[in-house]
Amino acid sequence: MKVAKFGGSSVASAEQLRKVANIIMDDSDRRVIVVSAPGKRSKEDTKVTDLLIALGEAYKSGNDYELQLKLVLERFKSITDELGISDQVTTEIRQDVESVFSSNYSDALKLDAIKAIGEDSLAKVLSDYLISLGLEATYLNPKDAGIFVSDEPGSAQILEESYEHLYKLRERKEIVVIPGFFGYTKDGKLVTFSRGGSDITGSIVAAGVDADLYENFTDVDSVYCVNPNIVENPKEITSLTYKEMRELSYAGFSVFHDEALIPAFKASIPVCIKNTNNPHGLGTIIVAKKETSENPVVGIASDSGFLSLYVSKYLMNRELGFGRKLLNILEDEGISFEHTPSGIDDLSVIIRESQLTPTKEEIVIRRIKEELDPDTVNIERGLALIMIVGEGMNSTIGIAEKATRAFTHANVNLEMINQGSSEVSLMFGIKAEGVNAAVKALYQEFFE
Ligand SMILES: Nc1ncnc2c1ncn2[C@@H]1O[C@H](COP(=O)(O)OP(=O)(O)O)[C@@H](O)[C@H]1O
Ligand SMILES: N[C@@H](CC(=O)OP(=O)(O)O)C(=O)O
Repeated sequence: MKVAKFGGSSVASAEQLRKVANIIMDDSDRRVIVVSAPGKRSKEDTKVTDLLIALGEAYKSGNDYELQLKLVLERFKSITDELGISDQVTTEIRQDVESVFSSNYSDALKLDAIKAIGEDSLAKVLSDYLISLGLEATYLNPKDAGIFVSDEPGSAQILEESYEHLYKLRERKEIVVIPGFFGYTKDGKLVTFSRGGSDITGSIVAAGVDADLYENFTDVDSVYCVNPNIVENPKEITSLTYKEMRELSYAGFSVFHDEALIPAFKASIPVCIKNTNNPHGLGTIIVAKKETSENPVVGIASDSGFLSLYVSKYLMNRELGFGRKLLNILEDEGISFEHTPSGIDDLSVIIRESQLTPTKEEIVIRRIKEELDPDTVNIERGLALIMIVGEGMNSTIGIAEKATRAFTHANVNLEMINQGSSEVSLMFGIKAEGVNAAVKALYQEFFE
């Protein structure tokens, strides 16, 4: 049995959904299907999830949301009309929106319920379409599938018992279409995963049904060794380990959600990234162990939008509990951090810029000054992180030398270097404006 997840780009239009149906019909093992909401049809287009978020925000600010709702309804109507199936889903969307807004849920839960409408409606559309083609198919709501999650709006975590419920799906004879991106708390509240979270649903379902393979269909032939939006025609990666892919996704390979590997990894389900527009291509396979390759580096990922909170204090190394107190302040303010490179008398905390609003920044700086009495505390925004990843790196000499040579060629100053404890990755912090030049130079150094 295979679980196939189709991303936003794969379900963006009727034309794409026809390809999806062909892929499902092509292999009778593809019995459980997980779908995203319709994504972008072109670079300028807007994802349905973003339209729904705009709708939710309009409601929250007390504005009229008819325009945003109209855009969502039009997207679905154009799909159902072109596929020649009923447009009943548009009536259901209108009813869903009204029932969410008239509920007594918190704003955060209302927004999650609105966001989920994209996936939920598309799953209904796809199952109707498969039935219209003569297949036995059914839409299955995540609650009925048994996908139970923690009560953390916008960043739910799966509850372990879900896997047992999902295992029962093996008994189904028909093709089951499950909307991705959300689950339900034990007391019945709808909560979404973080953005891009349909990948997570796919992985959870694959682990739950103990699938032979989790196929993740997207709009590229494979995972490339660098982001194809930075380097033209980069080399394809044929196989990766879970560890490598997790590091690369976390560091910016947006093709697969970084949290989506854990369920598949724990259940030893191989993951294959494939292209809906070229389904017979080999794609990229992600497994626990792979044959050693000549190149110890498999990929170079990058992401911007980070800041460094720098704190220095003479004799910090001897002050018991300094790091704990600093991180406690962040925890109190609900700020998560990414890395903590340190020196003898100084410590930097790397944080996503979106985590530290100006108000929170003021509180954090004031508390650090009052509670830790540092010599210096400052914040540097506009940073990018670049991660070089490969399981073979820990036994190879000279990786850092090659990397720093590339930064020199690109004329990019290094703000920070950090070797992950697992030695599977090497991370560099630079100013965001240099990121593309640096990635191109690194690609040349390691892959050309
Ligand atoms: N290293 C990479 N390899 C392949 N694609 C990448 C990589 N880094 C970023 N991407 C981007 O990820 C996109 C696919 O992810 P996404 O847009 O989330 O797809 P989907 O719509 O299927 O969910 C690609 O179109 C590509 O622009
Ligand atoms: N539609 C949701 C979830 C998702 O996974 O989408 P996509 O498959 O388009 O990345 C989002 O945009 O976040």
